[in-house]
Amino acid sequence: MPSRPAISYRNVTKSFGSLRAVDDVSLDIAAGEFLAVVGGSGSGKTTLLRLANRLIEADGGTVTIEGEDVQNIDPVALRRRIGYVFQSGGLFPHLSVADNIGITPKLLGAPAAEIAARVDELIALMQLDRASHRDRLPEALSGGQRQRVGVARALAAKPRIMLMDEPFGALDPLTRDALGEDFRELHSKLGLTTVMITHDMTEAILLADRIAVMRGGRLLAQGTPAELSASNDAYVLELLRTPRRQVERLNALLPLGGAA
Ligand SMILES: Nc1ncnc2c1ncn2[C@@H]1O[C@H](COP(=O)(O)OP(=O)(O)OP(=O)(O)O)[C@@H](O)[C@H]1O
Repeated sequence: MPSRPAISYRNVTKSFGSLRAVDDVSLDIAAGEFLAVVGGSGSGKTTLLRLANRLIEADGGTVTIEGEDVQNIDPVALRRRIGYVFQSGGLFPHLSVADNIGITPKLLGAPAAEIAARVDELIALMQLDRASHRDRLPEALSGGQRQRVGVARALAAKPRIMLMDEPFGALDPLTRDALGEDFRELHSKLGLTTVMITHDMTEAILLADRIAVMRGGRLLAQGTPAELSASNDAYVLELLRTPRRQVERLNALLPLGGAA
């Protein structure tokens, strides 16, 4: 028997007024899987993600986490089980790096020495520099460093599931590549289940096991990149063609044997 999904959406719907932000979506995310959710602005990606940790409540359908209906889990307890990384990092500006990372264990009542040890462990895991970063405020960090702190904070309560809303979207391409690869490694090492929203199909193909494509609140397609390329949906095919088209344009513009 296949193991139960880490996250399961069954005919899930969410409207804001007359707008159906998520429209009858059914989707399973297997334990240990890395799923990328792609789609245009306003297609319902963030709403879909936040239905899983009850930052948004569904109007219809069921969302389950490790077999449990989220409606039966206290929202605060649920959010401890699920790490959440915001696009902007979402760090508390008045707290140091260490205090940002340690906030959840602190709220859970962990002893100070245990929190300090966990913070140091996460600083090392996210390849931040303990001596120079630990006591800094977020404003004194680069965008990439802030996102590393955001990931560390989301991991502090040792969640098995990570939800990431365009975590690397605002970064320069080199930092973005490095952070994406580092996180993919961490995902495997820690045995996480990850759902990551991205606008970038290249990032989705390079990092994820499977890709879900949203449009107008509907789940248009889901599958591995190879499975998606067999789709008969014109929008899905267009999204998949974009990375290759970019490579072809780059190949035409950059001389062979050059920096590429
Ligand atoms: N709290 C809200 N109140 C009213 N409308 C909302 C609310 N949250 C989202 N929406 C609308 O629901 C639709 C889906 O929004 P959502 O943020 O899920 O899309 P998205 O695919 O994540 O977009 P983006 O890529 O721009 O972040 C949009 O039309 C948005 O304006």
